[in-house]
Amino acid sequence: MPRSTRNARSTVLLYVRGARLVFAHRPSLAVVTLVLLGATSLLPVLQPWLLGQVVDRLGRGDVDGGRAGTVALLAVGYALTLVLPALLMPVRQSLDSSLDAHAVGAVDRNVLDAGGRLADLTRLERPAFHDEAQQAVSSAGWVSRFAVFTQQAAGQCVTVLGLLLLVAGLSPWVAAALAVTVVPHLVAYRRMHRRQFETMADQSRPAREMDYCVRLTTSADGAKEVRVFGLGGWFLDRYQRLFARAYAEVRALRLRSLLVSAVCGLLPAVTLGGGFWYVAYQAGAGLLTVGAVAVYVNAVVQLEAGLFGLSVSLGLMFEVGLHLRQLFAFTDGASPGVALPPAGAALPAPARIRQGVEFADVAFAYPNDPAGSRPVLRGVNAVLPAGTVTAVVGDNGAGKTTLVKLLTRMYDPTTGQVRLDGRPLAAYDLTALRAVSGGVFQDFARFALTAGENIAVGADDGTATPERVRHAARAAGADAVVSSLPDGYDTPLTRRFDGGVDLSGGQWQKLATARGLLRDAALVVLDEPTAALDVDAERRLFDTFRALLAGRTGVLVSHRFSTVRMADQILVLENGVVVEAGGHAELLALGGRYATMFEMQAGRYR
Ligand SMILES: Nc1ncnc2c1ncn2[C@@H]1O[C@H](COP(=O)(O)OP(=O)(O)OP(=O)(O)O)[C@@H](O)[C@H]1O
Repeated sequence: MPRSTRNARSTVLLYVRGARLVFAHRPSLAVVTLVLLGATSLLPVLQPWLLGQVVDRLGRGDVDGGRAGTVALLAVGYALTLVLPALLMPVRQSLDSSLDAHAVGAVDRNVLDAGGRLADLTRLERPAFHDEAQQAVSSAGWVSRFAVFTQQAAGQCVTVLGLLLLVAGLSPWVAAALAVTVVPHLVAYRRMHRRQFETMADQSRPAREMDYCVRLTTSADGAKEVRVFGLGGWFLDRYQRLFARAYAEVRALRLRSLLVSAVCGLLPAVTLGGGFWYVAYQAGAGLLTVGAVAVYVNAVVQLEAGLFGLSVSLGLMFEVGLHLRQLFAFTDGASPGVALPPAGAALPAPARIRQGVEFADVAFAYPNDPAGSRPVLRGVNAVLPAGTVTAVVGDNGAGKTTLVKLLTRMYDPTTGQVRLDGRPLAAYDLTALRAVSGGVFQDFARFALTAGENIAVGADDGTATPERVRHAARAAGADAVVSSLPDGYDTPLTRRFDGGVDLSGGQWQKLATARGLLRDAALVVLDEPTAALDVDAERRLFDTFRALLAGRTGVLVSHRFSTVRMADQILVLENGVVVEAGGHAELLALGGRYATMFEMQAGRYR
């Protein structure tokens, strides 16, 4: 198939897919709009035709008897072509906004669904992904206008074609000349819209930075430091510099589009004027009737607006096409970065781990590391026996959280394997594996939901009954936090909405722990679960942890040796390698890295 045919085919398929996306939820609305569109777009064609009929009949003196009745009927028809658009305009506007609202919903659902399919962090932690996401979100605005732009362009096409046919009846040459004048307009608008689209893509990074400046000075994130260090002005300056640079590009684009509109708009206007001279000349020579001149004059007015409107609409449709392509590229590309087992061959996740988890010669480098493929883990070999808790300790940046990320399949190892009950982790069904994993993470989420919901979202399989939520809260020491809230479990935990309250760091951590312990997980990951807890809370959690983790396989990452001590086994990670492994007493007796770290921490309290 030739390339041009392939391109045309893919463009048609793209628009069909766009139409399916935005019309799928309200096909009836689309049909009503289409019928209305057909009726209204033919009115500007009927108008000059009816005028020509009236003028010709009056010129022939058809003013008595039945012929007068026909003239009157034609005149009423003409009047209706003026009145109907005014009557139908509000109906169309209301239908347009309905279509628009449904389209916004459809596009948002598509983006949300794509986000949900990103089952790991491989794409999410790439800076380019955030540019793509920003572009997809701004494309969503354009795509949601797809329905309105499509019907505008279709309506204008019908009107302009009808008017050209009408003019062709008077002079095919004038009609052909008018049709040709649209071409430079279309080409120029197409180029302009492409440029506009590219500018928007280029500006996604500065736009994200500008958005960050605005959010930082107006949101609660970093609010204290922004104020204490007086960073408001600093971020304002930064914003202004970014804005000035972005605006200069937009202004250049706007000036160019002004020039294009002025030049391209002249061409049809000159042709229409020349056409009038020609038609009048023909009428003077007795080759056309006065009615024909009236038809032309009326058609010219409609055509001038129609040709301009059509160029604008087709240009907009072209840009919508670019945005559709961008949006679909983003949503189609939203697939997991980790390897998935072939369909039907995935192993079911075990309800309880039988043998254990093994890290076999695991090495890992972040694919997005700006410093190059620097290995964060280098040949990690370790066994996490089933039904036991393994603690991982080490200096900042040693690779502890990275190890957890591999265990929870946020990434796949660069080389080596993580095995569960002797089988590679990658051979298991990912969703099922996630369903039997739980835990609390270092950067745990603070959902703007109620206290109860903040815990209940830990089990999305319908098992989060109020009793289980309460039980998990008690186990994590979060029950006292909840009972101090004005509406208990129904209290919204956010200052964003009325009636909401915020919690302290430690209180949030208790809630996150309750959430992490809610589901009956086979594998529990606890990444710094006590970092924000007071001594008493830590001790109580320590007491319940053993009971909570009974029968489960746990991994605990912590800098607090008081927490680490409860583990059955401790791994000491240094520069991405396990340098020591054993029980607390055993490692102390060894007198190595663990003993030094423990002594340093314990010594501070003596
Ligand atoms: N998404 C990422 N992309 C690139 N490099 C990363 C990413 N996350 C972490 N790193 C790097 O990997 C190394 C190990 O980080 P990791 O978070 O695993 O350390 P850690 O042992 O958990 O540290 P800490 O005790 O401070 O929490 C660090 O040098 C860090 O800069």
